[in-house]
Amino acid sequence: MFINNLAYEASAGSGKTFMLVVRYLSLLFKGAEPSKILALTFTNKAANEMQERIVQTLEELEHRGELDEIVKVTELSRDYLLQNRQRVLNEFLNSHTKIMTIDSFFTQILRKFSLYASLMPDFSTSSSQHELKLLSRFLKEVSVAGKKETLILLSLAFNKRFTDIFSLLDEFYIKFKEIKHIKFKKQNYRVFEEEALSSMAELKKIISSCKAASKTALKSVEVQNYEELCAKAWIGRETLNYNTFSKCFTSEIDHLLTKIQEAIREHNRAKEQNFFYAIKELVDIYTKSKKALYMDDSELSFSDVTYLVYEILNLIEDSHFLYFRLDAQIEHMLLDEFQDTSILQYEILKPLIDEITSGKGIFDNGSFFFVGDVKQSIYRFRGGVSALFDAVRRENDTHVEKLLINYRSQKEVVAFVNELFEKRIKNYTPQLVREGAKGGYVEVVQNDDPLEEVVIRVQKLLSIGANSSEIAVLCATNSDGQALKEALLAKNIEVITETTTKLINQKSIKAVLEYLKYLYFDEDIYLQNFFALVSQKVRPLKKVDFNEAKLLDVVKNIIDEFRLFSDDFNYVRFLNALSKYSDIESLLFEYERLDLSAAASQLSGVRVLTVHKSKGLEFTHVIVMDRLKKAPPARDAIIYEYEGISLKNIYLRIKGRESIDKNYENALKKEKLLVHEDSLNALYVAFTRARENLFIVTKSKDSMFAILDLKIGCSGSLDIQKSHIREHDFAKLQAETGALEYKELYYGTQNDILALEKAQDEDIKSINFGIAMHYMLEMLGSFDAQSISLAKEMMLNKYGAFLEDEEIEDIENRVSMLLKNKTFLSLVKGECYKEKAIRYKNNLRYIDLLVKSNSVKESLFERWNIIDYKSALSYVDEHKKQVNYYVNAIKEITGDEVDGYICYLLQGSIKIVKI
Ligand SMILES: Nc1ncnc2c1ncn2[C@@H]1O[C@H](COP(=O)(O)OP(=O)(O)OP(=O)(O)O)[C@@H](O)[C@H]1O
Repeated sequence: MFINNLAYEASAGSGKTFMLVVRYLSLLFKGAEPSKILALTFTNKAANEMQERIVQTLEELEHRGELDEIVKVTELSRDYLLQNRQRVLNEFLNSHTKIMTIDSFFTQILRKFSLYASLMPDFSTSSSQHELKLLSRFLKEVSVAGKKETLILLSLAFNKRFTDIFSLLDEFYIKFKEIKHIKFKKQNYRVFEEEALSSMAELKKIISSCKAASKTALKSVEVQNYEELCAKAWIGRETLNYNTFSKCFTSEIDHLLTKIQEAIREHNRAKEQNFFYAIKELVDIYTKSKKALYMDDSELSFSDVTYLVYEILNLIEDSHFLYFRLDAQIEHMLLDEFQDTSILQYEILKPLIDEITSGKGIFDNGSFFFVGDVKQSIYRFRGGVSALFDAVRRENDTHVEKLLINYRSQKEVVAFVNELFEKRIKNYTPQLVREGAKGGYVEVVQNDDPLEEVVIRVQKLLSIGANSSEIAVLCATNSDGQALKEALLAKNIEVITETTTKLINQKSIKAVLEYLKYLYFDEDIYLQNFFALVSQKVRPLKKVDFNEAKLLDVVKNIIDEFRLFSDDFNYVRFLNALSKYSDIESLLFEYERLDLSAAASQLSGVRVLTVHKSKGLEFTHVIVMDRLKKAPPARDAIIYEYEGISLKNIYLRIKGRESIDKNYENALKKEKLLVHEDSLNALYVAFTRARENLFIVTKSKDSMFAILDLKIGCSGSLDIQKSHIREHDFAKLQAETGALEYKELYYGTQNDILALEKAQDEDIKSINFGIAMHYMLEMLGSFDAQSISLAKEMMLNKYGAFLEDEEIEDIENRVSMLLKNKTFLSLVKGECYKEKAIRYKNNLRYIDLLVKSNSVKESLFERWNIIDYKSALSYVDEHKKQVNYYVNAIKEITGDEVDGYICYLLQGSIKIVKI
């Protein structure tokens, strides 16, 4: 049965991602358009894999476990599904799908509404120099604002390096919304220092004049300054009536102790207030520098994007309006790894989720689905708060289902994980073993040289027939991974790491890039490289004029001409990514920044990755390696105290503060628990990646596994099935079913609704033309000639790649003519709303231009003009009907007088028709 509002809260390997794919495919089979399904993941890798999993599942549907599940969810027959899968696959491959990371989704929103943030829509979101530029900008701004002193004092007073302060500023910037309600006051903390020292002096007097005072007692009250006082071992005691002072004890002594403690507590609080006050002042400057950077250089980080989207949402009086304009197309939302969503991200998504789950209006058939596992929440440090899962479920009244069977791992692995974590993780439900998974092997081995041990284990696995690509070694840090890589390479074992998995480092993609370099730079070396990479004989290549040809077409021609495609999914990724680059220069000079990873099926070698990066992945053999160096102590300067999902308070970490400040002590306890939970969760993630065999290499001291109390030993038998072919041996399948065909994706999004209206009848070219013209009209700052050039530029940024030069010129002419048309200018006098979304009789429609006319001031009623732009005189009757519909809608909504006009922007003239 299909449940509209559903979540799966389930353990690792129980099939959450599987169910996400089942859900996606069920939607497709039930007739949902791919472009109306928004599937959000956390990493590009996950988004790409999901895309590929959907294709693979459809290709192999009759052999896949997903088929039975889709039958259950859709209540459609197996036969129906199998008969329709090719159609569904074709539709999917030729649609503008919305499977992406949450960051990309927000970036899309921001591009669309960039003007609200005074940004150009073509901003970029990654640059290797970003941090450095920001730092220098910030220092300049600090100096201009006269806050250099603050920065230096902060650094000195709190013994923090400047880089620490810089990252604190970023932390505050990201959490600005959560922190907003906490107020800070500048305070003089010296008075408390004096109070504490004066009570101390009295205490010293009493002890010094006590004849029975021991040497220790006298030494214990020896204090030169405030810092020494705070460092005294007795400072946190409830009473001084203990060994050291007992012989001299009077109630006055404890009275003084209380006074000293109070003074120190207040001193800490005042110091904390000052610290946060200064930080907040600097955060304002930091925010300003960030803004300056993205205005001047159009460069943003993902946290800037999230921040701005949130700001824009609050700026626009009708945030629903924003979502509608953006996503009239989104009817179904699917979220992966929900436990890692940050509160701010959720706040942004919430209006959309609300619309979908309310089942009202256009979302009659909408659905909401999310999966997650709170035990795998390891991004708390980034603002992920695992309690959000529960809160969202409650807020949206989502039906939650559990998945109890582990489909990933063999019995030994499941049993080991159950036993280890059942006692340690709250509400842990032991997983059941899937039918037939009777084998598996788990070994915990101790060696104080983990590198050596891991290399031995890898060699052993290879020697008994394991395929190197099925082995993964999970490490604590990137630098441990680097060390291991070198150790494995030294033994001639091929290794795959983050860098080797980058899309642009794949041989097939490198080849295309070399070809393009040859075309652009005209150097022979690139020609040689190209042929070497595609293993073909060198021959002359045709030249291309990039003023004439579009980048995407050139690349597609290369792939076609040299028959490069076959089954290489990397090309699909690369072609998709190309849409980001407006021309050959921007590609050749910026591709290094392309942060996409290669398709997993195209890589070979032992995988070395961090535990954090292993989330969501699975490998046949997993070796988890202990950290090579001792873990640095958790010394975050700030302690964030949450209650559920709301930030209750923040504290400055001060040594020993917990002994005299109850609130701080509680916050610290909570924090320690969370840190412990994070470490446990990370290990849970690591151990649950293994399908067949799991090895844990632990040190005897300073081990990251210490919290688990692991027993050295093994269980099960190490048995490698030599021909371990993955269920989806893609290459083989491609050979059987024919190569996957890549078709150009349709990139227009802004006005897809326009396209949909007549998609069947009009050819794609005129749709593109119409969409681009509408976009330019929408981007006009005001209806005068000065606005034309900026609007044109924005239109070119977005649609330039799809338009011929004559079409661009034609659009510009038509818009210029319109802005000279007297009738039009008289109609737009008043308050103008462009691309106004209206919901009427359960339909969502966009009005190109809605004008609240200012010509009838004295009347009781307002007067509205509706203007609908068209680029051709075809379908006149339908256009009239459409505008009539708008007129009735606005009349009914406002109760005012409404006139409707169709504005035909034709090639040589403007024609305005009143309805
Ligand atoms: N119902 C099922 N029938 C057959 N195979 C399944 C089923 N559910 C999951 N699997 C397989 O089990 C493995 C683990 O599933 P999946 O990756 O979806 O788990 P998960 O819950 O998302 O795990 P994690 O939380 O670790 O990301 C995959 O190889 C998947 O294909």
